[in-house]
Amino acid sequence: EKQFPDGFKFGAATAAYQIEGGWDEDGKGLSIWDNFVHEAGNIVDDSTGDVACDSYHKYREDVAILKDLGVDIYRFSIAWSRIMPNGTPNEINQAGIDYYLNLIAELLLHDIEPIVTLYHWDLPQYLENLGGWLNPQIADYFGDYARVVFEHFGPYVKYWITLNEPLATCLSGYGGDSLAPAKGLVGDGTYQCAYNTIKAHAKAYRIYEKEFKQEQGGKVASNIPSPMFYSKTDSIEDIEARERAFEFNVGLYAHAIYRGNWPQIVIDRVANRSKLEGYSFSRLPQFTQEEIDYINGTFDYLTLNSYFSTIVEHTEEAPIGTPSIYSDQSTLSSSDPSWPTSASSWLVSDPPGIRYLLNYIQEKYNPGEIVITENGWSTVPGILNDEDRVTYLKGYLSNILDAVVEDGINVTGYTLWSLLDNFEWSQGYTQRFGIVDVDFESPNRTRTYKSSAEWYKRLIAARQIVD
Ligand SMILES: CCCCCCCCCCCCC/C=C/[C@@H](O)[C@@H](N)CO[C@@H]1O[C@H](CO)[C@@H](O)[C@H](O)[C@H]1O
Repeated sequence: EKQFPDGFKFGAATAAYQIEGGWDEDGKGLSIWDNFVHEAGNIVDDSTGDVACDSYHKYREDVAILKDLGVDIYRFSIAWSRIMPNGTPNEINQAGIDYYLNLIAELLLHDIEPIVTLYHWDLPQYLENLGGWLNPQIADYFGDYARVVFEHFGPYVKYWITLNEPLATCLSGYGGDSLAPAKGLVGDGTYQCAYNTIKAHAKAYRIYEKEFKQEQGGKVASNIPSPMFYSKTDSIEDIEARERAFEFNVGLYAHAIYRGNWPQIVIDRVANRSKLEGYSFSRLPQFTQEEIDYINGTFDYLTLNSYFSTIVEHTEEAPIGTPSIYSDQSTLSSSDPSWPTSASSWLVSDPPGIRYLLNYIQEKYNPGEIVITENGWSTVPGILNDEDRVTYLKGYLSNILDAVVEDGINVTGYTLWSLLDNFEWSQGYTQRFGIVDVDFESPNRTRTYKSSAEWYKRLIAARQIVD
């Protein structure tokens, strides 16, 4: 049987808003998610993350579970407004700092390495009032936040992720309305947000590089979510459509960091359509040469979230009308009917896709090292015997193993999404991603292993795919 290499690290992932609760405790400031969930109609089951898994109080129990599973790494995020209530450095909340110091100490005590995300979608509301990710100064605010994080936690953390899935923030939060702050600015907002998130990431990277790296020796990367994109046919049109889909969804956030500037196809198409729409400038902000040089190369590794595959085909150019990133992109996406479906409309299982994708990403960005920071499966609530999740994970991990052993891709770690059932954003508690069930009806938020947790524990112990 093929073995995962000795240095390969297994783990699990979570995010602050989805598990912590304690939304207004001990001096924490409000985030855009605290406000979004308290507005009726935004979350399908009208639930909130006010308590969530109560990990703010139960983190020791979470770490005990991680220890029992035998993981090497745990990916979690820091809630910006827990340590800086309004997002600015003029007020530091010591109780928030202590919470994360305690969590990290508990992890290290059990030989579990932290991999820490600075921003997993919970922007301090005060900064949203200033325009959030559309404010050109947000990179400076983020830089100040990053410095506080590196100062306090840097001695204990070697792997940093600046922004989780900027694609989701920009496309669904500013371009669309399914994530906070639900701005719905589909033609302009997505691009301005992308521009600012990239600059914020680069700022944090450069601060670490200049002020902390020598002493702390850690690695910093942004985060890239990507499905495997297949072209529907071998026609030139569909192959080009597949490239466009990749560049408008992945390249928009990765190209400037890994290769310099936006992808050329995005530059050309948005400029062209903007002109036809009557703009005197492109809706895609332009990087100056100085910005390109500052951003290019701001990575020490690559973190990839990947769950599914999609089939892309060319579609007729949309008539000039309301500006939209979807018309700019001009592609259609579909699924293969043979791919098993989950409790989430977008999540289908295509295990070989992850191996193709890893090869594609390696060739395109040559990042040196890749950590898969999210991959997982959703079910409806209450299923402890989650055989479909085991089948999914087995297929994906087996293909990841082949990518490492057969193709020589330097994937050094895997943090499964998710350790616990948790608050699944606008889907509330209707979709469950945990390998550990959480009883959201009980004040104790009782945790119970699902079959997948038992299976993952055996896999980690064996360091090979097990039945
Ligand atoms: C990555 C999407 C590229 C778009 C390509 C077009 C293909 C069309 C299919 C549309 C699917 C869009 C919905 C995608 C959603 C996921 O990427 C997103 N939910 C991932 O978020 C992370 O996953 C966890 C489970 O949803 C979530 O809990 C976690 O917080 C997120 O980091």
